[in-house]
Amino acid sequence: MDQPVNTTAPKAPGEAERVTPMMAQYIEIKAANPGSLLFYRMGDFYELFLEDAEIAARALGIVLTKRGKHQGEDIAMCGVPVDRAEEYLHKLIAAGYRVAVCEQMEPPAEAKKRGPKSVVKRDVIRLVTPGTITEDALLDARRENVLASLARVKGGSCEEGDGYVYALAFADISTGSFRVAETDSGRLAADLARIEPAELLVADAVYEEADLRPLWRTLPAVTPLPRESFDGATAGRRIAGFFQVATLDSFGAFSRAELAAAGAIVAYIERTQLGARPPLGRPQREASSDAMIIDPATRANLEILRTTTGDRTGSLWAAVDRTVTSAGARLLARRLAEPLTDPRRVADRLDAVECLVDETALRAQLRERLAGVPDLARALSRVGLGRAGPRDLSAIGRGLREGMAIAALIDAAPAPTELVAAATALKSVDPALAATLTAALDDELPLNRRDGGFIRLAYAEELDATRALRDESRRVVAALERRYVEETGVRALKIRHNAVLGYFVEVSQQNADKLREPPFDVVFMHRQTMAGAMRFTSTELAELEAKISSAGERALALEQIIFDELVGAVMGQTEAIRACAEALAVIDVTAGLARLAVEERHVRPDVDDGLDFAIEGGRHPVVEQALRRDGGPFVANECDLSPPEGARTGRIWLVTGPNMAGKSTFLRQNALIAILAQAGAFVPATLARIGVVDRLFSRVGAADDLARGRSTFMVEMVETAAILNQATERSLVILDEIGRGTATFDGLSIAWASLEHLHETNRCRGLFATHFHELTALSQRLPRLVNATVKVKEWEGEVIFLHEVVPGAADRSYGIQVAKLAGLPHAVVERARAVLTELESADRAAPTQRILDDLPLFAALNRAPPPAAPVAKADPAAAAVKTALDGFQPDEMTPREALEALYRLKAAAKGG
Ligand SMILES: Nc1ncnc2c1ncn2[C@@H]1O[C@H](COP(=O)(O)OP(=O)(O)OP(=O)(O)O)[C@@H](O)[C@H]1O
Repeated sequence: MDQPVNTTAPKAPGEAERVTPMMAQYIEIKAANPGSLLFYRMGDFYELFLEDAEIAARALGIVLTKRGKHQGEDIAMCGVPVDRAEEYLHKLIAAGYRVAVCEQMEPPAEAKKRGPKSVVKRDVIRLVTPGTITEDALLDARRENVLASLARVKGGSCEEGDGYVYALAFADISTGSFRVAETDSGRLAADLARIEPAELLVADAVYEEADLRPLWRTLPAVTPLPRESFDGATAGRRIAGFFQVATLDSFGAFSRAELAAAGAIVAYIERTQLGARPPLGRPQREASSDAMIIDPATRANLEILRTTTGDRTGSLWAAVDRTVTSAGARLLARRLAEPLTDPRRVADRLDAVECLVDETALRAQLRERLAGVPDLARALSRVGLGRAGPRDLSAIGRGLREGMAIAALIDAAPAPTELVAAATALKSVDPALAATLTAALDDELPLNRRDGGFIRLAYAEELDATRALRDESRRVVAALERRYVEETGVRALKIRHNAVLGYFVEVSQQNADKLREPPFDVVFMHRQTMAGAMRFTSTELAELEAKISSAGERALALEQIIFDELVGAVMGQTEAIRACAEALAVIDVTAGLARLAVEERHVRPDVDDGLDFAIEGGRHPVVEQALRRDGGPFVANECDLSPPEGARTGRIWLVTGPNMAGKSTFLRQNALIAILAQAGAFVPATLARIGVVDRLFSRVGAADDLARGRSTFMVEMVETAAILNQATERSLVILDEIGRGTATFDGLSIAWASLEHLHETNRCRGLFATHFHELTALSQRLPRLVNATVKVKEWEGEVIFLHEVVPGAADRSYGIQVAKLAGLPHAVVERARAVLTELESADRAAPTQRILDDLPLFAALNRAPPPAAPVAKADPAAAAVKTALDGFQPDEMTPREALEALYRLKAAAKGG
């Protein structure tokens, strides 16, 4: 590394090669923090140098300048003012960078004492990474900010898949939540999509794994760490150390992988926070079956937390969010992201919502109180990390006070378990803490503790006296002046102040002698003689001066001491305060969902262990609200996928209907109703009975995944394969137009075979929308397949969408009418009509030019015979098939007759 230059050396290097001591310090600190941009504190700025400066200037759109030379090259530099640093940090973190914040560890005067060339001591006090931010300015109030880690260990209890056991640990440092769960290679993507980490930690080797690389690209930030960070053997000790306990026994049993994952999080927090310990809760273990499994594609398709374009507006979350606190909004998002699978827990949540639906006055009172509740969890986290300001302490005080008032409201009502538990948590904090915080902290508060002036008058006597001295310095000096005038009889005596002498007594030359004679010569000491005036000081004045000048500093210091005491008092009740914050969020979510239910006429769903799925008067929560804004009514629809009489497993509805009729809306609304119900919310329907859904699958629409090098059709098939391989009897499968992305026959065949597989093998509940009307014939053979169609009316060549789902099958797609509605040029629409008429009549009149679209079944058979055993020459079944075939007149047949003929063929082939 470059050394500071020795300026006394006989042959000093030229300017070009000089490395200033400051630069040497910079380079050393930078080298110790690889992978981060270095914010190097210089006075009122954080400066960035060299490559960092170029990166930051580009990312932040700030000016890049030069500052001297390093090894002959200009040193690129840019800077951000300290008081606006958060704003810039936010941009850099959002752009995926990490930042090491390097502070001056001593005042410059201190450095000067060591010699004129000494550099101020500096050190990195914090690494800011996407998963470890805690400042409000850097965080989205309504979103959790999750730091996750993925551990992988060989073997273990779950030997399926690739022979590894995976575990995820995930913590939100800004609120203190900390959870761990085992997972496996098959559901890893679904779990990550549920957790939505802002940053994921993985071991180097796992990071390099070719199979997993595509998964990393779906995450905002992935940080590879050396293997030691995931060392299972030392993890237990590390976690115990973090939580300052001797053993983890009281934390419950964790698997090796879970320990490794949790250990890695703890190690990373310690590394990035450099010793500061955020008030994390103890890791809570989750069973993998606790939540409905929803894979990333399904989440995206159903637009649960955000739309496909990434916006919150238009998502299910936005449509059902009536919370009034950011903690409530975060909890609601979490609940929607992981609907429960235990009907009892669902019922507990629903009981609470129902109570607040009925108790209108209580709901209103709670919501009014909650609106004034600050973000307790995030304030608490900053307190724990030593980053709190007076406003954070005050927020905690206010939150606790409101919490007690809210608990009293609940106690006075006939509340169900979940609300009673929340009220109990609210009362678990010592009320003296809230009282102390209120008594200590002023109403108007500065942002930083260093600014002072936040402790209320009459809270601390010594502080009051000190402040009085500081503020009343003039009055005190004036009083002394009056006394000196009286005592000496010199009416022109003045006490003045200047920067050189500080405070002094000034009299005219004529009066000066009086002060130099007894008895005053022992009181006044001569300081300075001026033309016409003489200046003195006195012990009293010097003491007063010392007091006055230090009073400001002392008041500030006293405030810092009180601040630290208050922090200590808060930290003493971390667990209770966090419980209180969680309880407030639960009450907010519950009251919000109750309000939603009332506003939007949602009903309580009946969620049980069965396999029913019966919805009456079902609506799409997002489309319904959007239509209302446009003044249109939403047509409610029923859906019954419950097992039919005598069957053990549920039904599949095959939904046909013209384009734009509302098929996708219908499919999605039923999936969303399942999510809402199991999240513990009322649902947009008049009646809903749902046997818990273990996994929800949805394949809706098609989009390229160019990042992964997959075409539209490939994406469709990968997603369909996942569904056919994983759906169980308990699952709900929503398939919208599969097979659309390829040639008609291939598409139809795939849709056909998939539908059969879902019905026969997966035996799941499902909704299958298609434009392949041929599939409707399958309902004759598949007992649990029900045909449904979305009604339209034709009127003077136009199509009117009724959006009503009724039993039966559609006969045509009205594609051209929809194309016309979409504004296709008139000439194209007319031409299309002509071509369609031509094709339809050609189909009837000229069999050899058969238009394959309408007879895909036969075509599929002709092209690709089923992989049955080759027909032996002497096979009687083959002869029967041939005879039957000879009797067919394909050109005379309707699709329905053709299908029936096909069944006859199959029967003949079987020898039936
Ligand atoms: N139940 C309903 N009540 C009122 N309007 C509805 C309803 N369902 C759908 N719509 C309206 O119809 C539009 C089209 O619906 P949707 O996309 O579900 O049709 P689709 O049948 O899936 O069409 P395509 O086959 O072209 O994909 C929606 O944007 C919505 O505005």
